[in-house]
Amino acid sequence: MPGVVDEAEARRISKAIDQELQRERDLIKRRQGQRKDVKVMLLGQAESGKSTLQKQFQLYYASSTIDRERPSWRPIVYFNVIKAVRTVLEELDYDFNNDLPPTDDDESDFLDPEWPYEIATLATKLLPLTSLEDSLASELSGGVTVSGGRTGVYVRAGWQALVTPTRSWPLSDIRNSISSTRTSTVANLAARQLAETQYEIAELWQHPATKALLRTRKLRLEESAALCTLGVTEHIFEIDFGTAHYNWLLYDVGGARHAWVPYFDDGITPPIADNDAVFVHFRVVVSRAYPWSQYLEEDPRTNRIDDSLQLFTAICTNKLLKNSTLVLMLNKTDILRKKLQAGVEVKKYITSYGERPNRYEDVSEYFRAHFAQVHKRKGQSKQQLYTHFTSMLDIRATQKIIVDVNEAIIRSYLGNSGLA
Ligand SMILES: Nc1nc2c(ncn2[C@@H]2O[C@H](COP(=O)(O)OP(=O)(O)OP(=O)(O)O)[C@@H](O)[C@H]2O)c(=O)[nH]1
Ligand SMILES: [Mg+2]
Repeated sequence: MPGVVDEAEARRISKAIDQELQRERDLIKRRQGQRKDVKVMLLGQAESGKSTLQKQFQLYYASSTIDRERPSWRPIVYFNVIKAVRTVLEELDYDFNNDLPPTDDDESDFLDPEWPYEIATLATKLLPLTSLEDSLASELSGGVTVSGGRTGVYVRAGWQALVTPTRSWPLSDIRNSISSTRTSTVANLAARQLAETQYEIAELWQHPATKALLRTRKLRLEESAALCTLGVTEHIFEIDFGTAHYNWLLYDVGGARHAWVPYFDDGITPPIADNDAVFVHFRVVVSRAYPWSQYLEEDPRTNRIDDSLQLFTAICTNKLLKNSTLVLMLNKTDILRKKLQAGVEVKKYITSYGERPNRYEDVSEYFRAHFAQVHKRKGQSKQQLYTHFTSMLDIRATQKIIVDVNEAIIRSYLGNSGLA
């Protein structure tokens, strides 16, 4: 009869659908079951390159996700340019007001009496741009105020959603109070101001006073560009080594180290299990403490190696990390090389460096030996240590290290868990 449901047929179809669904569920379960979780934490000094390494991971293992994120980085680039412009103007103003000679080089630069006037004129023209720095920073930070004033932008988990309102980003701690419309308004304003002041920015950059400033301080602007991670962000990659499949859970921990050293008790830092790996990042740059303006009198006590070794000791002795693989990344070697080439003398900052040659090979060996000694003395018996000197700007070299290190982590993982 037409219109009458053949009950037997309906039951058969329904059963077939159920079976199909069950098959899919089983398949997913089996796949998940085959993938073992490996947790990898990125710890270390603030500004040492942890998030940059995370990006390199992403680029290597999941490059399509990078493309999706690309537009969200635009405001960060704006911010860094604006901050650099403001920093140069502020430093020049400080020098002019304190009647400092622009150079201590052999080169016979002299303070041109026109310079303060020229720079002040540029500063006025650039004011609509530089005045956007704080609001842009605040928007990018999701309203988090940065302690100690303008140190940089904090990247919270989910910040991309703040600057790209049309896309939802899969993280929950985004401050809903921030209006995304206003965010994009500030970013758009910054884009427009950058376009309008491009010639003034170029003029400032090429001005002999700026050149003298950068040369005298033997410093590089990118060292002052700060973009700190706040809290912990989690990134998951599926990594296959031969027939073994892993979920690689990468945790990028913000530089606020007292949050995780020594107890990991902040409730947000992921628990570390045996065999998990920890990348420990340091910058091997020798320099005086921030901010630039305080560089004028040299203070050998503020070098960062003591600080770094203390931090490394805390990690080596941490009970929770007793069975972890430690990967020590001594990063920013490109800056170290440039500084040495520019004639910066290590012994001025690290008294115990003594009369060793001021060459990259000797300096890096000096650092390596100090860290190795800490690990030898304080490291726990099952804690493996791999040490790498890195420049994260060298993508190919960094990715080779990532692959090598990951294989080593997997080997120790298999070894320790008796699965080899
Ligand atoms: N020249 C140079 N710059 C680097 C290198 N690695 C990272 N950077 C830059 O240094 C800055 C800080 O790097 P991040 O990766 O944000 O540092 P972080 O360790 O995540 O910092 P926090 O989130 O504050 O803990 C960024 O501007 C990077 O582009 C490197 O090897 N060489
Ligand atoms: Mg970071």
